[in-house]
Amino acid sequence: MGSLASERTVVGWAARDATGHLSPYTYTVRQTGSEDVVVKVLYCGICHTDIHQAKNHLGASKYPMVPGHEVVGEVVEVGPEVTKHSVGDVVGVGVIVGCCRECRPCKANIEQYCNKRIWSYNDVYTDGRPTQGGFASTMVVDQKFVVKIPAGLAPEQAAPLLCAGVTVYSPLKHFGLTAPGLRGGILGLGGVGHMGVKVAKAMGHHVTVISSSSKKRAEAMDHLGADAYLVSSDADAMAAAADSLDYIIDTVPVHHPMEPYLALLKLDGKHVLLGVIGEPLSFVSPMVMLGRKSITGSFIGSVDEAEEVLKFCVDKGLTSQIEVVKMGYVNEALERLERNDVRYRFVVDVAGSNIEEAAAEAPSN
Ligand SMILES: NC(=O)C1=CN([C@@H]2O[C@H](COP(=O)(O)OP(=O)(O)OC[C@H]3O[C@@H](n4cnc5c(N)ncnc54)[C@H](OP(=O)(O)O)[C@@H]3O)[C@@H](O)[C@H]2O)C=CC1
Ligand SMILES: O=C/C=C/c1ccc(O)c(O)c1
Ligand SMILES: [Zn+2]
Ligand SMILES: [Zn+2]
Repeated sequence: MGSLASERTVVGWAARDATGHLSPYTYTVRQTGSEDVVVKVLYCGICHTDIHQAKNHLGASKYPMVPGHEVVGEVVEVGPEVTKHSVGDVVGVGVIVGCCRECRPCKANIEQYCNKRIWSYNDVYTDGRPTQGGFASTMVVDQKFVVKIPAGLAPEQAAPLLCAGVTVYSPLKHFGLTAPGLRGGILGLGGVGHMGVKVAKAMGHHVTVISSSSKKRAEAMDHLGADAYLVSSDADAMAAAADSLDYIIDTVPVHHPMEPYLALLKLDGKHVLLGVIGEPLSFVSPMVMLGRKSITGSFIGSVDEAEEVLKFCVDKGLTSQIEVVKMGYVNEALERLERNDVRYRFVVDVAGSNIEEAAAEAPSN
């Protein structure tokens, strides 16, 4: 361990099949390349995408799979050409760990849209090895995809910003939805949605949460600072809110009708799809024509935007609302996330879970 010449043994928690159940898994990662940063994982958030991937909702999952893409860790080694980071830095890693660097998105520093992007897990790295994510003792990551966690943010608080936070920040910026006074809707108040409320409020927007139940009403209004709360099955309240929103950030992770939400948008309103849904969504064309509305989507954010959202949160005093758990609780946490029972993001205390020692004592896999 620790030598530039030797392979590095890592313990992670992997899904072995589409049950999505995670258990300890020992594997090796590449030698530290010249531009690689070796990250000792401290914390890793649990995103709903981890469920989609671990349970093969998209039909492309490969096992064993160590999920986790909201990673905060400490730099323990750097390759000789690394200039961005030093040993001891607290850093973050998100969804993407590689790109071609030559295509239009790469040249425009929106490398998340590179068609040759390499995902932080359930993908294959340039050396032919499977990529494995942050529910693990260590990750080796090219410096380009490693961001510094600014002073003033606790590492466990920073973890959800690396996916949930940047995923809402990026479309608000890209679609010109940052001006104070805009009226925004956040559809689905989970990990991504709660960051949507916080970021949009910090931009000075009037924020309406649109939820499947009234269970989160008090928390949304009193703790997250939402201005209004709609239950999507309340037809009268939905009708009263028609034609009132400049945008909707849609984080629902399952198939849902579009028309009740399109009706909430004003002229030129934008419906931004963020949820990963493998079935066709539908609407009739007048729903968008008679109001020049747009239905669009957005995928995480760039490395630059990840750095920006981290700074934005420090500057605005924003934190994520998290429940910190140990790795031994990860399967319960995944089940609770799937049944919509978390306020609002689980973060696994990886370093505090002694996963290497626990795996050494367990029967080998
Ligand atoms: N585009 C991108 O780059 C990214 C996409 N994602 C995707 O966004 C989606 C949301 O992720 P995340 O916020 O982590 O997920 P969460 O599970 O934390 O939140 C989803 C929310 O959607 C609402 N919801 C409505 N119906 C359901 C249902 N049947 N099951 C579960 N939730 C439901 C719930 O809010 P309520 O109780 O208010 O109804 C729930 O809290 C996922 O599909 C994820 O893969 C995530 C990150 C980045
Ligand atoms: O959570 C981050 C990843 C989101 C994501 C978006 C689209 C897609 O096809 C995925 O597999 C994941
Ligand atoms: Zn995510
Ligand atoms: Zn590219």
